[in-house]
Formats: sequence, structure tokens, C-alpha cells
Amino acid sequence: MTYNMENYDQTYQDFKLEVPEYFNFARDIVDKWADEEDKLAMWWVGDEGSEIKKTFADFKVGSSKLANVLKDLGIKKGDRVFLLLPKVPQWWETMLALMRLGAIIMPGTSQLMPKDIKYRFEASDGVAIITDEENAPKVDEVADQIPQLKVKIVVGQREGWTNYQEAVDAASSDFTVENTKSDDPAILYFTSGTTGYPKMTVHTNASYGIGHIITGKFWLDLKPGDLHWNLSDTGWAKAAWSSIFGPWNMGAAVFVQHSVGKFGPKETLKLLEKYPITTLCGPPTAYRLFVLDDLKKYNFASLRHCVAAGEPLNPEVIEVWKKATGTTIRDGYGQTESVLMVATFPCLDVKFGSMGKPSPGFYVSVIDEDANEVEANQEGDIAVRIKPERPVGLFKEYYNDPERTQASIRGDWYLTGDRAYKDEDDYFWFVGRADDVIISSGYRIGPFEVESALVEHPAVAESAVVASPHEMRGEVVKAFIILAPGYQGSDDLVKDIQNYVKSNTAPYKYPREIEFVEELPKTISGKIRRVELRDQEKKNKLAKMAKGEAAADKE
Ligand SMILES: Nc1ncnc2c1ncn2[C@@H]1O[C@H](COP(=O)(O)OP(=O)(O)OP(=O)(O)O)[C@@H](O)[C@H]1O
Repeated sequence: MTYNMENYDQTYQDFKLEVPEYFNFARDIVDKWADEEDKLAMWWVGDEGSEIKKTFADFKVGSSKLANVLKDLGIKKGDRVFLLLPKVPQWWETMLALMRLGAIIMPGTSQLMPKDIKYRFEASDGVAIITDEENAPKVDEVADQIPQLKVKIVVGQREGWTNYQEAVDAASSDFTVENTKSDDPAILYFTSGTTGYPKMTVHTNASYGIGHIITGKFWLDLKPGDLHWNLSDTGWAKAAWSSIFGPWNMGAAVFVQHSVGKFGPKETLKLLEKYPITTLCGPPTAYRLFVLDDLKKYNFASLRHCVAAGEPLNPEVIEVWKKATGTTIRDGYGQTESVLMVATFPCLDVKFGSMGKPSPGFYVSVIDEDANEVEANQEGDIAVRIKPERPVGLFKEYYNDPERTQASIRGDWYLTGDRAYKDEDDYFWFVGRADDVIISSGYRIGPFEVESALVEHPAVAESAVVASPHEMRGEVVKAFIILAPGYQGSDDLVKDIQNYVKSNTAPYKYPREIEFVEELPKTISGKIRRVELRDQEKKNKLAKMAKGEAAADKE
């Protein structure tokens, strides 16, 4: 098999992204593909199995018409526009229309509530919204508290709103694209809010539009002719990574399923079998659910490449998936603030449990408190070198928040807020978010390693490991576990799981406390919110300690 990157070391050394002074993704990338006759850009599947296929030329025409509609409604370069649509073709069309205008796109997930919508408008000074019939009432609920909101467009019908399709159908497709500078702000993305309130990151035309060449070419390994499926919701940066900028930079088509509500693993696997999907990008949670199914009954004939990102990827899951499908899930690490920064690129040998090596175009390392790079196998902060040159694929700043922007810099480095160590071969091993690391009897314990050992036990479907306050040890490791189908929680099972972890990792890491739960707290994007479990645990334990009840556990 030939990959887009054959030799990692050589590519890492030679690769450099070229950034022209002016760049507009809609004009310079999409319209270029649109010149190729019938070139497929999207294969969309609706809830009832209906299908729409769209070419790059279709998107060029549709988004130019919408750009005219928006312009006539008074939207201009630099205006912040809230895009709140689920996985419908209009989401892609609107992204491109706003780029043509040079407006700043603020994507959000349809699962937001009226108060979240208000917060986002206030934080960004947004002047317009494009949404659907389901979400429009939420906007109307708070619209009188957003005085600057002047344009409301709905996909569907609603009184007081501009009808998207009618307006587009009546508009001209002749639109002169705003000649945006590469460094002009283009997208405001909110982070997932795993550790706190979502942060607003500013991306330029170049940081995502050009930066994601790295994501699409080297990690997703896409080529024209591929049909790529990203499971992520349109509201998160992962959609920018893997549903538009990554694949369309490479001329690949995106497969889209209009899934609303909860993620259905069985339905996803069936679609993966039915359609000629060549590459799949999903969060580790999705793969964790896939491997609970009997994968032998499926035939994924077209699938050649799978990746995961957003959370640590457990080695056990990679193994089971590989046995069933023949493809290795390649881990990728990055943030809303960045494009892909570290990955097990297809040309690299996989070290199970490692995130892989730095992306070409990024100098990523592990540093200490004094901004010095640490030795191999020493834990520290994952950081990106930003001086003398800032990588193209890194955000510009946090919006209207110079203090936060400053706090993310240490010396010549941007701090990711994550902890890891690098081995002798420069492979990165994720330890945890800086706040999630557990310190017990003087040992530092990363939750990921314990969770990975736990998930290897047949009774464990999913788990979250956090620190729980302890009188003698400061903190102990506590695991919240969702059991696999057919298992019942019992003291014997607790012992069995503990013994299993003791014999599979350094024994001091085993969870001294285990609680079986039906659900884990997650962000809307599906990431485990350990902070919530930790806070709840702290509250419960401190109350118990105050009553003298927690003192019993003094082994
Ligand atoms: N491959 C990966 N392995 C381990 N962790 C990952 C991986 N990819 C992403 N992450 C985690 O996700 C984070 C980036 O996620 P995102 O930008 O969506 O916001 P968040 O950090 O989840 O939310 P917030 O910053 O609001 O708390 C990374 O900093 C890292 O902690």
C-alpha cells in the first residue's frame, strides 16, 4: 500500500506548509475541485435511508447563492455568524458561503440549550444565526436578550425568519469572493468544555484552511476518490478537522449520516458495511462500543483506514478491532486550538497505547516548569514550540481574552494543558490532562493507563478513573465502571477486577475503590468529564471524613 507519507523522518524534516498572503478556502480549494466535472464532494444519507449526492460544483453554486443572500441581508466581512445546524448539506454550504464573505463562522452543536446560545452570542458579539426548525425556537426564547442579533435564517419554515431554501433558490450564483488575508480570523470554535466552561478559540483562514492539509494528508491519508466518514457532530472542531478541511483539501468526498440524538453503534456498523466508505474517523468511545458487538458478522469490504481522536485510545480496543476488520485504528492527538499535532501515522509502527509522533510542521515536546525539554521517559507538559515560528495549524488566540492567551504560553512554548512522556523513539505516551493526574502516596498516576487496564477485563465496558480524597494517602485511585452486558456488580467482582489490574500494571495503580454505575458524565461531544466525578467524590468523601466514616479504609 502506498501512503501519502512513506518515510516519516524524511517528511518530518522536509515538510513545510506554504502560506500565501491571501487565502480563501472556498475559492482556492473548493472552487478548484469544482472545475473537475462531476467530482463528488458529499454522499449524504438521511434518517429514512434517503440519499443525496453533491459535487464540488454543486457546493460552489449553492454557497455562492447563499453568500449573495447573506450580503443582501447586511452580513459583511468580519461579522460573527452563528451556525447551528446538524449534519445536513446546508451546514457545508453555509461554511463556504461565510468564507466567501469573509465573515467569521461560529459553529455550535444542535444540542445547545437557550442559555448556551445566549452565552455564545454574548461572548462573540454575533449578529446573525443560521439554524433549523428544531433549534430556532431556542433562539427565539432568548432573542430579546441579544440586541445585536439582526439576521435569522432557518432551514425550513418559521415566522419572522428568512427561509433558507427559498432565499437561496431566488439568488444569483454570481458572487465575487472576498479576498481574505491568510491571517484574517475565519472561525471561532468553542472547546468541548471537558475541564471547565468552553473557551473560544480564534482560527484564521490559514490555521484551519491550510493547516488541516496535515490532518487530511498525513493522518487521514486521503486521496481524491476516497469516501471518508467522520462521526463527529458539526458543532465541534473535529468536524472542521475531518468533515471539511481535512478531506476537501485532499479532494476526497465526505460520507454524512444525518444522525440526530444518541449515537447508535449497530446502525453505524451497518452503514459502514453498506456504503463504499474507505476511511473512518471516530472518537474512542465509538470504537469502545463497536467492539462490544460481534464484529465477525460484518464485512467492511471498502474500509482501508481507521483513525480515532479526542480522547486516549485504549490498546485493547485497537486489538479487537484489528482482529475483526484487518485495519489498525490510528490514534491522533490535537485540540480545538490546533490541527493534528501527534499521531500514529500510517507509515509508522504502532506502539499500542502511544499516541505516536509529532506531525510534520509541528515541533511538539514534553517540558518542565522552567520550559526545558525533559529527558526521555520523564513526565511533563505537552507543549508546542511557537518561537521563532508559530506552526501554521495553531490558533491565533483566545477571543477577547488576552490573559488566557498569555497563560497558555511558557517561554517559547504553547502549553496544551496535557501531560505525557516521550520514549527513546520519540513516541508520545499520554498520561492525562494536567488536572486529572492522581497523586497517591507520593506516586503520580495517570487515569488513562488504569482505564486501559480496566477495559481489558471482560466485565468492564467503560470506565473513568479519578482521584478520591483519602486520610492516609492524600488521594486514592477510584474507578467508576459501566459493566459489560451480562455482568452484575458484586464484592467478588470488585476483587477480581482489582486483582486483574494489579497483575497488568504497576500494582500501586490499581483502583482501591470501585463503584459500578449505569452512566458516566460526558460532554455533549461524548468526552468523559472526570472533573465532575472528582468534584462529586471530593464532596462525598469530605462529608464522610467529617463524620469519621471514611477512616475505616486505612490499609
Ligand atoms: N488522541 C488523544 N489522546 C488523548 N487525549 C486526547 C487525544 N486527542 C485529544 N485529546 C484530549 O482532548 C483535548 C482537546 O479537546 P477539545 O479541544 O475538544 O477540548 P477539551 O479540552 O475537551 O475541552 P476544554 O478545553 O473546554 O476542557 C486535548 O487537550 C486532550 O486532553
